Amino acid sequence: MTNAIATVSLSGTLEDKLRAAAGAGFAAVEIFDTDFVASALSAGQVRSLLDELGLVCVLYQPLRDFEGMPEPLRARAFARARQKFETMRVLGCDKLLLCSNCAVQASGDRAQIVADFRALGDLAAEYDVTVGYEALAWGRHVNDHRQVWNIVQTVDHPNIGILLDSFHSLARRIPSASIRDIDPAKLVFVQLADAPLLDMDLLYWSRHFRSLPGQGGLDLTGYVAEILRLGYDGPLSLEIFNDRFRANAAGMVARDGMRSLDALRDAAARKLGRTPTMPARATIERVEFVEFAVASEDGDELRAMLQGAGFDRVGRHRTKQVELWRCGAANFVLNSEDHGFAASYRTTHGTAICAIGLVVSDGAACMARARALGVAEHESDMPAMPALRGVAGSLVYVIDAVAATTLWSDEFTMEEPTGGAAPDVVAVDHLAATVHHDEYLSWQLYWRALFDVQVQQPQDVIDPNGLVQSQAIQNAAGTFRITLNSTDARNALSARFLDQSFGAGFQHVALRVPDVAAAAPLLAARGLEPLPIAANYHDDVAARFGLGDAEAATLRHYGIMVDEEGPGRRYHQLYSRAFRRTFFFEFVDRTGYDGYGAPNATIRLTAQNRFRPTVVSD
Ligand SMILES: O=C(O)c1ccc(O)c(O)c1
Ligand SMILES: [Mg+2]
Repeated sequence: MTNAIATVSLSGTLEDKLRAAAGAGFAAVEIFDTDFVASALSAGQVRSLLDELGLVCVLYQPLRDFEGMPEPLRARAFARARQKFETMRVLGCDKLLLCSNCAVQASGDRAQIVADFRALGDLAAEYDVTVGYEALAWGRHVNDHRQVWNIVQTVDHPNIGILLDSFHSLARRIPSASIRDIDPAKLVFVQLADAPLLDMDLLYWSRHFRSLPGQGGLDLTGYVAEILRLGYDGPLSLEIFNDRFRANAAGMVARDGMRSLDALRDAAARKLGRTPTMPARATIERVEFVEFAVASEDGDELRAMLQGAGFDRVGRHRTKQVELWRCGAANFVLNSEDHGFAASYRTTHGTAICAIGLVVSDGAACMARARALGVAEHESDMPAMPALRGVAGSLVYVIDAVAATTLWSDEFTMEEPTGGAAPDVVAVDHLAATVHHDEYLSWQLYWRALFDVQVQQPQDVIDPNGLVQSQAIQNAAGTFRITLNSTDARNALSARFLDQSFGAGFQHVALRVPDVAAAAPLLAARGLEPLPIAANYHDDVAARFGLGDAEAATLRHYGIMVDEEGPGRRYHQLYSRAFRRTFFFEFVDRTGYDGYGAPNATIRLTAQNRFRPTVVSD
């Protein structure tokens, strides 16, 4: 049972692709025909490189527009097949992918298709090659793996079998249970790709939006479970046509590819009731703390902002330059140490959120799963709290539910809060991270592979200066929520955040209160600087949601935004101004509401945009 990856999934030259695959631990690759044809390396040189890298080419792909062709195209198709077999002999590859014909000249005549495959099988036998027939979802006459299976049975040739590709099957919503009809001895190869659930032309969807398993919305677990149930023990191979991956570092995609396959095998084994290959995805109970790396010159300003946001200092670390600030259930750790992780994070990013602490139900199991998935561990100097590398080099501290009970009293000298009345923060509602466009899918995989979380439908958010994509990830209980945001619009606020803080990271922390309208006057009394929201917005929502006069006046007065998912299912949001244009806070309440106020995001971004410094452009 090997993991494999197709060269088309990775950026660069054929050589770059092979090196990236080997570097990520793959021992098997598919070579994509165009990658080879365009390469300056001869088949012999590619073979030497494969050997040097410890790789085997387990599939050559694809041979196109073959079956059902009229002469003289039929003769040429056979000549092409023979030429590919010659190449494969040198590459040491014994499986060829043939995808269903898309050509206008192709005949759907079944007798001719069967005859062509029998003749191709005889030719393949001369080269000891097995041909896997794949139904492209947009094939002219054959576009469903059930049709392919039917043809393969009729052809009944030892060198002709079926090749399954999850994208083609799942994009057409073909039930995965249909895989049970396939004879595993005839299942030549399996290609896997996920994709976001988009309603678009199949070819365009496939060529641009495929993603790694665990980055999209297709049921790969169900698909692979059916394949493994058959007894298939050949490679599971990633064939990902994706615009971002074509531009991304090949090493990152290859490493993520390995992670996605390992996580998928584990999920499929669990679905089949077989022995899992690693501990289960970790259950996150809550965000226990958010840690800020604080530059000494920023300390007073940050403390004043926290005071305004309802926080009080409640502890000082016994030995370190670290303070604990608290508002209800939310803990903020202010780290001003000169050495250690926070200090080095601060050197790169300035005053910023450098870590989060998550309480998980089983800390040791979570760390073991991270290890199995190749997630880097950070050498923590706190044995009770190991850490994983997280978004953009920030850390995720993994706190076992048992250790969490004495976390603060062990390390901190506690003191009484002195700041007066504060809102009743019941939880860190969510964290919003801004990530580089290149890494957007990578961070989705990270959260989904490690933790027991689900995704919501991706959102497009309109910033006044460009489109921002946003993906919410949350646990079933709603006690852990994070949004990942990315853009390739250079002037959008999130792009400017990346510049401003020299890299991706958490940009805002949302704090949940029972009632934002009740929290607002307390925050005002403490001096919170709210983000001013346009009067036009409040005119609109008063009408849209049928707000009473008093309610509308309160929202308007405090700059509170509102959204509704259905009658009585409300969400309120109150934003602070940003600290040095890098991070900000939000107070929210939820009544039967599961989203993140997406319709308000444009209003908020436009409001924040009013505060951006004037840039003199040439
Ligand atoms: O988009 C294509 O042409 C194409 C080619 C080969 C495949 O295996 C595939 O799934 C798609
Ligand atoms: Mg394919």
